[in-house]
Amino acid sequence: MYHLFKSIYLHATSKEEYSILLLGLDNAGKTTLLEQLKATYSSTLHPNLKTVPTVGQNVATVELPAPHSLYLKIWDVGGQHSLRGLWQSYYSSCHAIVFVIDSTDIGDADIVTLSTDEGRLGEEHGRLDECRAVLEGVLQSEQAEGVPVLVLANKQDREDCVEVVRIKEGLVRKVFEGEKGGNVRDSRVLPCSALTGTGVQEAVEWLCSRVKWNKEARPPVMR
Ligand SMILES: Nc1nc2c(ncn2[C@@H]2O[C@H](COP(=O)(O)OP(=O)(O)OP(=O)(O)O)[C@@H](O)[C@H]2O)c(=O)[nH]1
Ligand SMILES: [Mg+2]
Repeated sequence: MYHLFKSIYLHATSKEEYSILLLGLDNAGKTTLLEQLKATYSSTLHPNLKTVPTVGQNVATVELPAPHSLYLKIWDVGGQHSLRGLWQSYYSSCHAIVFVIDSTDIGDADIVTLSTDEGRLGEEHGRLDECRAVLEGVLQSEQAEGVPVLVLANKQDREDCVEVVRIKEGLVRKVFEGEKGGNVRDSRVLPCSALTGTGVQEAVEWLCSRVKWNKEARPPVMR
């Protein structure tokens, strides 16, 4: 009887916890996003927006109120080239991936034209190729198969940013639908500014709905 009551009590008082993995090139804004997320779901914290390049990882757990009533454990890992090999050790235990893109560092020309060979000649296209290759690498990882992927077009507060629709059509759609896009999976592209917080709650809403939807394939941890 004691065990029955204990399990009923635990069931009534515990909440689901889902792990979210923040990936993307160095300088994309992952740590800034983590700081913004911590502050958004805390009544006391102010975001620390003076970040330094991450060597290793940062992790934080945020508690989402009703109607979600769950925890998100958010892993922010370094995006520098030499650190990307560490990403794969996080894949098997994550419930969703957020791929953060610096919308000011993928070319200032028409990104859709840039995806054709003619469009590339003589144009300044920032780190578009690197970003595409890294995103393809994530999608091809077997351990991350089927995990929902949210692509965030970050730094939308800056005047020199490429707008989200162009990032979606010119970069993300091509990667997902290309031969290196892996299997069909749940994905979305959203605009945001990790610095100002714009779009952060919309990103969380999408993540919550998708991790719950995928919970039979990747069950949450009860906490
Ligand atoms: N204007 C603007 N700047 C941003 C935004 N997000 C991040 N930044 C700036 O971009 C720089 C890099 O941000 P980080 O959050 O440290 O980048 P990161 O992705 O964690 O980089 P690594 O740790 O090296 O992988 C910082 O100077 C941030 O202030 C944004 O939404 N808008
Ligand atoms: Mg960082």
